[in-house]
Amino acid sequence: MIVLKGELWRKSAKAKDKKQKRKEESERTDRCWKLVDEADRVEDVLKDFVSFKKFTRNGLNLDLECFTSANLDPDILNWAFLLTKENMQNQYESNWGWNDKEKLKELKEDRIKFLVAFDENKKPVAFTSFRFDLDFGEPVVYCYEIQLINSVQRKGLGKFLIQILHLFAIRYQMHKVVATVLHTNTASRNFFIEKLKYTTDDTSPLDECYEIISKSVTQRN
Ligand SMILES: CC(=O)SCCNC(=O)CCNC(=O)[C@H](O)C(C)(C)COP(=O)(O)OP(=O)(O)OC[C@H]1O[C@@H](n2cnc3c(N)ncnc32)[C@H](O)[C@@H]1OP(=O)(O)O
Repeated sequence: MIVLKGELWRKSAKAKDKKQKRKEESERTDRCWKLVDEADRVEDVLKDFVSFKKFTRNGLNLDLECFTSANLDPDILNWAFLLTKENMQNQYESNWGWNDKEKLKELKEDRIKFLVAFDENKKPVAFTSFRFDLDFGEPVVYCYEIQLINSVQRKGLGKFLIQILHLFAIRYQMHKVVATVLHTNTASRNFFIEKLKYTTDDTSPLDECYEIISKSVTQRN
C-alpha cells in the first residue's frame, strides 16, 4: 500500500512536471510570436539605421530603402522578379525547376519586406527580400532572396545588405538570419559560407538539392 502511494505520487509529480514544461514552452512560443508580429508591423525597419541608408564604396554611390510588400512600387517588384529570373533561372532549372508564377507569388507574399539599393539615377540595382518569422520555434530573419545586377556584384554590397539584416535581427530580438542556398550555386555558397561564415542550420534537410544555412546573433529570449 505504501509502495503504491509512492508510485502514484511519482506519477502525478511527473505529470505535473510535463504540464509545467508544456505551459512554459507555449508561453515561450507566444513571446516569440509577439516579437515576430511587433517586428512585422514596422513599416520602415531601416528608419533606426540612418548611417546604413547609403553605400559609398568601390565606385558605388547607392541609397538604400526598405519597403513592405504592400507599399513596394509594382515596377520595382517587376524589376526584382526579372532580376531574380535572370540570375537564378538556370540554377533553378537544374534543381527544383523555374516557375514564373511561383516566384512572383513568393515575392508578393504578405509580410515580405524588401531592402532595395538605388543608384544616382534612382534605378534599383540590388535587393534582398526577407521576413521576420517563427522558424521551427525560433524567431528569425529569413532572407528569401539577395539579388544584385551584374555590374554591382563583388563590391561588398551583398555583404552590406546581409549585415543590415543582422542589425534588424538584433534590433527586433530575432535569434538568427536564415537563408536557403542551392548546392550547385557556387557564388551564393562562397558568399554566405566562405565570406559571411554561415553554417548548416539544424533544420536543414539531408539529401535535398538545397541547404538551409544560418548565422546566429548572440541574444536569446
Ligand atoms: C538566399 C539567396 O538568395 S541565394 C542566391 C544569391 N544570389 C545569387 O546567386 C545571384 C547572383 N549573385 C549576386 O547577386 C551576388 O553576387 C551575391 C548576392 C551572391 C553576393 O553579393 P556581392 O555583393 O557580389 O558579394 P560581396 O562583394 O559582398 O562578397 C563577395 C564574395 O561573395 C562570393 N562570390 C560572389 N559572387 C561570386 C561568384 N560569381 N563566384 C564565386 N564567388 C562569389 C565570394 O566569396 C566573394 O568574395 P571575393 O570577392 O573576395 O572573392
